[in-house]
Amino acid sequence: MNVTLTKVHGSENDFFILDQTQLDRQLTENELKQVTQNVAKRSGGLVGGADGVLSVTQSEHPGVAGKMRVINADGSEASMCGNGIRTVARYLGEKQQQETFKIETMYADLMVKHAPSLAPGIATYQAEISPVSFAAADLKMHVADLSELHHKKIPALSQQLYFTAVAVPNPHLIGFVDHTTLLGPELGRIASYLNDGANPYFPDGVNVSFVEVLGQNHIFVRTYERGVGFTNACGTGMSAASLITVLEQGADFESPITVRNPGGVVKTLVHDRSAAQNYWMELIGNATFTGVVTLSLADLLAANFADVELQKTDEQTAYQNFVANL
Ligand SMILES: N[C@@H](CCC[C@H](N)C(=O)O)C(=O)O
Repeated sequence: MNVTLTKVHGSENDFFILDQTQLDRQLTENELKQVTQNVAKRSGGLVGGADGVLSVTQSEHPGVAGKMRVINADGSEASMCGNGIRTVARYLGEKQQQETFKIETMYADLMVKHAPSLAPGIATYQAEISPVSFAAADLKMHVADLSELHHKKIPALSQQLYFTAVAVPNPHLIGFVDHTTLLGPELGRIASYLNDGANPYFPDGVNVSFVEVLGQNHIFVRTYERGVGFTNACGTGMSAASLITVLEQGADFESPITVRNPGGVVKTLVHDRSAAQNYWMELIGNATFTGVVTLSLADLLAANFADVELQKTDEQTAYQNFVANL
């Protein structure tokens, strides 16, 4: 039987959507991990690789359009993906002809909707990012017995930088930096120590973002992702960074924040559900479909990609024009 994968991106954070409802049987856990590692490879992977696979299956939850699982390029599973969920929202919305609906993720059914276009020809979707927690247990964080980490140095990581850790619900470590540090080697050094081998602070790894404040409600975020490495953008990272920018840098609740990233730009909204600091965010950005690839399930499982081509849409040209005009 044949499988069609949709190549997508949000701010150039790129994925294959694997709709498992088209298969006679769901992939086993091992197959899903192996397929992701194979297709995602930047060299020798499927049509240039990707940052991961977004597996779509039916949801058992009443009234929920589908279930998304996020598999990082290294085969590890993440609880959420902010750029990915916008593309899955588009995929399910167009398939089921719905504009506003929920998608099941590991820890929550999240509200998504088709949003006004950021620019002509840019399909734009908006996604709820929640639940938010600062608890060390939710972050799987072990830093000097702290129950939360807010604007503190971790001397083993850096003598200069201050970090805040937040789960949204995947774990993020956020540091505010100047422009030189944003682009310099520190992010790679710190994040690869925390992700590419054993470390005592975040044994399960953590997404690390450096944030430069560009103005009121305007930031730039660069992220090194757990399970991937540097990506062009990380949606949950930009949402986490927006929350911390509100809490520590004086950006505004309930007012759009412009978040630039190496792959483009998104908008975020930071909400405070109550006075009980029950925060949640919305992430608004492109959901670009660059093409589809069709191959047999046997070839997908055997990583036989030699004759496979991407059937391109014209959306990437519109996206590149959009970014060129930012
Ligand atoms: N790129 C994603 C996040 C993907 C998961 C992350 N690497 C993790 O392991 O938590 C996003 O857009 O949020």
